[in-house]
Amino acid sequence: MPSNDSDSPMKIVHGDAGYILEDVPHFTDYIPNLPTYPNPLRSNPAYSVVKQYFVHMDDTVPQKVVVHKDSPRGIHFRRAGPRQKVYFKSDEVHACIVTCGGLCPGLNTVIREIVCGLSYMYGVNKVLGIDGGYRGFYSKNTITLTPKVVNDIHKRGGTILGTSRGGHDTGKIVDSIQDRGINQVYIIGGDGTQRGATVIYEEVRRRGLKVAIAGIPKTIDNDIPVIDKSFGFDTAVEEAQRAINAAHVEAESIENGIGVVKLMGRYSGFIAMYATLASRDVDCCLIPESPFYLEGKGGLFEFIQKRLKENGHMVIVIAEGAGQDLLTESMQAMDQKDASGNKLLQDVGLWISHKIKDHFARKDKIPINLKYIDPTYMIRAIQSNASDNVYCTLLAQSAVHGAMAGYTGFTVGLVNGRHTYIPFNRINERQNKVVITDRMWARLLSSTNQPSFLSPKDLEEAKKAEQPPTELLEGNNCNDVGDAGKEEQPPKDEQESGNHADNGIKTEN
Ligand SMILES: Nc1ncnc2c1ncn2[C@@H]1O[C@H](COP(=O)(O)OP(=O)(O)O)[C@@H](O)[C@H]1O
Ligand SMILES: O=P(O)(O)OC[C@H]1O[C@](O)(COP(=O)(O)O)[C@@H](O)[C@@H]1O
Ligand SMILES: [Mg+2]
Repeated sequence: MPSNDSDSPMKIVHGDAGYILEDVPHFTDYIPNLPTYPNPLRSNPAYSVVKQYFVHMDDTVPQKVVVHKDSPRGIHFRRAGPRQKVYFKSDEVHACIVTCGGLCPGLNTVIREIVCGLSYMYGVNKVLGIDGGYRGFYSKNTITLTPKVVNDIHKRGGTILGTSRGGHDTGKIVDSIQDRGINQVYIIGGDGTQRGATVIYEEVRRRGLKVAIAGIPKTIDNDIPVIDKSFGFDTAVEEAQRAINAAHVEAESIENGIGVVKLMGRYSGFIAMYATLASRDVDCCLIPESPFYLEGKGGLFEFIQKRLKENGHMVIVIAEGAGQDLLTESMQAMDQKDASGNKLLQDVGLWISHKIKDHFARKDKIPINLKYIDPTYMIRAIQSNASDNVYCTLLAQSAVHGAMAGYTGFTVGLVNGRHTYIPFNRINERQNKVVITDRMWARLLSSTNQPSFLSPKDLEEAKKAEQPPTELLEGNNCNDVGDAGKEEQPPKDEQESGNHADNGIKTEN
């Protein structure tokens, strides 16, 4: 059972055969005798024809879908979607939306769909935009949001509301919510933002306010746990292909050409891993989770030399958080943080490019031609692609349904292809990382045919530090053609640890 040191204990319901529901808070947990109203969707012609449109209140979604015949049913989350009864009258709702942290493709789509969802599904017309992240609650004017105002914002990158790091003053934020009479708060942001949303929810609850706090997880890094993937990630992987392609064209057009592409990923290398797997032009992918070394036998320089001899060119993709220990060793140690407390990284792309150039400039080495491409902010600033747009729409609508139904203190998220309400504590308890002892990283290594750069000692440490399997793609739910229809026979140690992470992309079912 997850530990929980926050002020509000997690609601956990136990059922038969090891069934566990990690439930989300509801107004009725702390406000007695609240009136309810029939969901206005009942009389909405678009929905009234849909069979079983309302989600059954006992519907839950399992976190693990790969099970053995005698394994316990495990953790479940409440299924997202409209409920028969709502806890707000349409004209009573005063909603606000805030975006925090770094940019990510799809932010504007989520904003748009919250505004349109509230208006078209629930007849809510009072929606405010908070300007410039959390600090905007108390230091800036608000922006009125209507379906007309947000009509074509999904065609733009960034966020029309602005964003920021730092500036989270819980007391001032909740005062502002209370003073403005806001009763639904939609908070779009990454791990830091969701931690901020947790303390806002706790303060709102302490004050006994009927204010729904709903989180929509955002991060291009895809480092939010539990959920299948975060919005904008697909777009980022797709856009990264352009940079990788350019690096490949440059590299193969010149003798001993090397293209180096840096991609985002402060603590986790998901974008680099997926962009590499998608591209097929990448010879080597370096991520924060997998240590590597430059000199000597089995090191990066030796591999580059070998690949250049074989192919005459090569492409290296490096995630921005990779090799930070090597940088700190060779450059002056820098321990700076941004306003939110995130570690500020040194430019590993530039550093590794210099290192490679210096190495191959030595007398006995082959002359190389290296081109370094840093598309990181260009990738982050684009509009979301079609599949992310659909995903953003469903996330936004789930958040609206949840808040209208009286749920609070929740994050919406896709779990095994189903939309769910996840308690904040679960989202905040750890960061999602590529597990290098998983099958997915092994697939990458066999696709690029690069060395793992791991010493037996590194491997031992990686195994010890092993996290719960990455949710992005597990077992039977993946559209991994190679495994389709095969009965899985995990190695003995996996059978014992119950670790069946597979990391194929999940399909909506
Ligand atoms: N532990 C925390 N408690 C309260 N607010 C936090 C916490 N961590 C981060 N925040 C706030 O969340 C916002 C976004 O955090 P940041 O880490 O910059 O981005 P992201 O949410 O994308 O991870 C910032 O305004 C920051 O002050
Ligand atoms: O926006 P900044 O301050 O330049 O920070 C860049 C960082 O933001 C990210 O794009 C996303 O991080 P968050 O999701 O935490 O905002 C990281 O990949 C990158 O390291
Ligand atoms: Mg973050």
